Amino acid sequence: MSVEVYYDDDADLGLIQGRKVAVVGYGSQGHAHALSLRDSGVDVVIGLPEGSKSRAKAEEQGLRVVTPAEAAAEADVIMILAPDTAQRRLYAESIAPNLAPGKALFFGHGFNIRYGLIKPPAEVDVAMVAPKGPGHLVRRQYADGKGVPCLVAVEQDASGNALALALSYAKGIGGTRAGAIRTTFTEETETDLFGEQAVLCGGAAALVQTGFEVLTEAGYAPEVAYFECLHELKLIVDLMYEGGIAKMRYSISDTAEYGDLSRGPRVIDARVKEEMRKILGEIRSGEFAREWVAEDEAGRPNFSKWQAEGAAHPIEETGRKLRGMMSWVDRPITETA
Ligand SMILES: NC(=O)C1=CN([C@@H]2O[C@H](COP(=O)(O)OP(=O)(O)OC[C@H]3O[C@@H](n4cnc5c(N)ncnc54)[C@H](OP(=O)(O)O)[C@@H]3O)[C@@H](O)[C@H]2O)C=CC1
Ligand SMILES: CC[C@](O)(C(C)=O)C(=O)O
Ligand SMILES: [Mg+2]
Ligand SMILES: [Mg+2]
Repeated sequence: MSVEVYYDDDADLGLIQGRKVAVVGYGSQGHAHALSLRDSGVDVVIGLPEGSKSRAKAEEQGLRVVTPAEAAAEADVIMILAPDTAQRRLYAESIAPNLAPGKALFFGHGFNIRYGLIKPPAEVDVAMVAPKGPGHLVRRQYADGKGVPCLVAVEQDASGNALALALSYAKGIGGTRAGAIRTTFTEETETDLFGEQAVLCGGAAALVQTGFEVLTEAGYAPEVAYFECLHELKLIVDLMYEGGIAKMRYSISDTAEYGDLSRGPRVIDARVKEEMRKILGEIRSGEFAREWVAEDEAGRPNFSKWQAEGAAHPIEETGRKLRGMMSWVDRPITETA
């Protein structure tokens, strides 16, 4: 493998234990970082605006909560885990006035730095620790003595020690137990956006919904269609996760494997690949970022409409009924927040 991967032995937890860390935002990633850093012996303060819904949760979980500006003022390391669209204003109003030489500004995703929405002063370290998984899984893995692999990147190394500090932070949230891979803000941002749009979220959700629609529109029972197009996807993805596509193909029947090999490329064909290339182009040119920032500033009209349409899709109602019959679906990964 050509990438640099760092493990627990490559990281000095003492570095982050010697700093005060402000975790700004207490959602999916924020709660996971803050609780795991605290459990790793790090002095953590949470930054949340007055009136934030997340304040009560952080306080219930034993954390001290102040405003983002107060947190940034008292901390040496400021990890920004607010929504990407909120970060530019948050930075300008609350973080930038409280930065000073020797401080470090950390991110869980490179969006705002990659697209120039935040431009930190040269005297601070700018680094990223980006777990490659949802925050609730990051926390659960840490609590189970394991970790979710993460990406680490340094955009600005004012202290000369930014990578060591980022690795120390990654160790504090369990990331170096699994492995921390060195990357850049650009690579993390562009690949993360592409993955979530074309494959993991956008691609997978559209594939599942479309398969469900084709079966139900042809008269098959929604319950049966749900099992075939959504429920069993986890079982198939678990096999891929354990041993790649090869292990999945080893485990399924010959009939399924022949169908996979002969029909899969007809579903995901050259047109789909060309569309994926276009999506990547929009990410690299900044077109997607400009569109998303403008959508957010306009009050998210399309986002809200598409969200509502997704929630009203018949597959959701069928799924709610069927999951009630599945006693083993009893530990949702969102239970840590
Ligand atoms: N979700 C994930 O698993 C992953 C996320 N990331 C990145 O992590 C970052 C955080 O994302 P995610 O955890 O999903 O975010 P969430 O939407 O889950 O949580 C955002 C948190 O920030 C708070 N918040 C909202 N506005 C502000 C503000 N102006 N100032 C301070 N806090 C604010 C919210 O409080 P309130 O309750 O009041 O809304 C909430 O606590 C993003 O950069 C994202 O790209 C990276 C990898 C995976
Ligand atoms: C796949 C979605 C993600 O990129 C993630 C959990 O890694 C996100 O931004 O939430
Ligand atoms: Mg991601
Ligand atoms: Mg993402």
